[in-house]
Amino acid sequence: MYQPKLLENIQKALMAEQRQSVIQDGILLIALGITAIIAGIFNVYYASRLAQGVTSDLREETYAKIQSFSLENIEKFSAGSLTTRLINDMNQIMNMIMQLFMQMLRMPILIVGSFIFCIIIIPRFWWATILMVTLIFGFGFFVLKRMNTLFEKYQAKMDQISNQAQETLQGVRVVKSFNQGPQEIKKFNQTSNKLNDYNIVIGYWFSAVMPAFQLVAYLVITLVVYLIGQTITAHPSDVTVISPFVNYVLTLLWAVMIAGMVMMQFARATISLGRIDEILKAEPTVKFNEKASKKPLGGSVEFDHVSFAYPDGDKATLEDISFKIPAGKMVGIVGATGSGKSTLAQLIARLYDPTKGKVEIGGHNLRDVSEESLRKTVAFVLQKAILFSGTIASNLKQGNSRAKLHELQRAADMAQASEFIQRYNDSFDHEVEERSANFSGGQKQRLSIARGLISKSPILILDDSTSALDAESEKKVQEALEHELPDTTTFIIAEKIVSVKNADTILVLDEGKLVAQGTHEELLKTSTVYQEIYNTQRAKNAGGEK
Ligand SMILES: Nc1ncnc2c1ncn2[C@@H]1O[C@H](COP(=O)(O)OP(=O)(O)OP(=O)(O)O)[C@@H](O)[C@H]1O
Repeated sequence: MYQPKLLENIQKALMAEQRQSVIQDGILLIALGITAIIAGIFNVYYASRLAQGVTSDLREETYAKIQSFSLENIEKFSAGSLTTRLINDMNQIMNMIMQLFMQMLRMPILIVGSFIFCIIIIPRFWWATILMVTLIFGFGFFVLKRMNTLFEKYQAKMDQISNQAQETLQGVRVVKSFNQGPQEIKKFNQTSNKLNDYNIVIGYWFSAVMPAFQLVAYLVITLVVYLIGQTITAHPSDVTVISPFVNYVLTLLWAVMIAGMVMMQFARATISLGRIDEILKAEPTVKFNEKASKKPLGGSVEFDHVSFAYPDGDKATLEDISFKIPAGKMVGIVGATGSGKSTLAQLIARLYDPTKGKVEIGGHNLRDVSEESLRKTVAFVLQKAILFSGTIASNLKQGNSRAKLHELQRAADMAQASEFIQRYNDSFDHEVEERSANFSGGQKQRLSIARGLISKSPILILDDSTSALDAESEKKVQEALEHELPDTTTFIIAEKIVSVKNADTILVLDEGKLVAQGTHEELLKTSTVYQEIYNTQRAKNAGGEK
């Protein structure tokens, strides 16, 4: 800040031939320069450490919050948007914090300081300085407001593009096998072009701002130099003023431009902060009672007049369902596709809460239990087998992190997975690649069944989990469940009646209603819906055998 003023002093001292003053101010000038360099290095170092540290804490806190979300919360935000927020928005916030500590303290000092020095150096033309500052600030605020709206639109498009990319990459097999590549590219390009349009408009504004600021500053400089020229005979010492004045005007201009850019960065980051805040403020729609006991709840399951509608669904998916299952029973759930079988199972695992009625496990209303006790009680093998990158063992141990090798082996035996695991040299240490691409559908199902079994939970839900298994393996899995887990309450959701024929009781769902309950033999006599499903499947099988 003080350097141009020192230059002016040196010029004056040179003209007055004051050698001592020239040397003194010269040394001061060099010392100031060196101090600025050292301070600059420390500034960047600490600003980036601080920005990284704060962002990393915030990212971890946000991620932990997402983990506490129910399925409803996640579906509401969408997985793509949550990913963009964790990566893109966090980067914006990190940049903002860096800029805050690198520029935001310095720029106001430079702006106010240069402004004061411009007036001190040549007080006669104070109005020119004020005119320049007014024009620059006025234009700056106008641009900033416009940019803010553009950045909001840009961020929303960014979410959309990330959702699209995620969906297509996750379903890459479908995309390829249905030759959907060109359509997907077209869809992606449309969004990408829109994003590009916003970027171009933002670019136009950026490219207009700099020259406009410079034009104003140079006009003022020209005006002041012209006016000094007009009055130089009356004020001959003004010659030494021109150079520091130009310097201060340029410093002011530079500081305003940097501050403007930082403000734009702030505008972007404020939107990002808002998007992170939305996550942090969102209330998990399924809340557990963490003060309740952490012990397993027991094996009995009761639905008491349970109805359920998905948050975005217009009608109830389950209607007035009531049943009681004592501990240790094997329960089949059958019904046409879309009849609500998976939804019913999700209510047992409390992935959603019923809209009406209550679900009880071991006599405890699920709304009153702790998450730990529920997770210890219910093991859910999902319809779609999902494995995580790591090893076979690391995936199985998600069911029970303390499981020993012999327990892994036993679960793999029961799930009919041992045969293919033993074929690998590294057995349970065999790598699971990203998206478990190195396993077949049947192998993935067997491993996810094994993962469910390892937890030795009192309740096991198999949601259509044997659909990719051949009839022989499916039978063996069922026999193992029956003989080796006699105390476990097992829910088997199946398309094929043959998969649940031996169950102690079968629940028959039709369009969200529980239309019948009983053993296979009882239902064949009493339930027309069951008879229809059974006869259709038998006819299909007979047709297949011919
Ligand atoms: N996350 C969701 N949001 C909105 N509606 C959903 C959601 N999941 C399922 N549904 C709807 O709820 C109904 C029941 O679905 P559910 O998956 O429970 O049926 P299902 O009997 O298990 O079917 P399938 O045998 O085909 O797996 C369907 O009409 C489905 O469209």
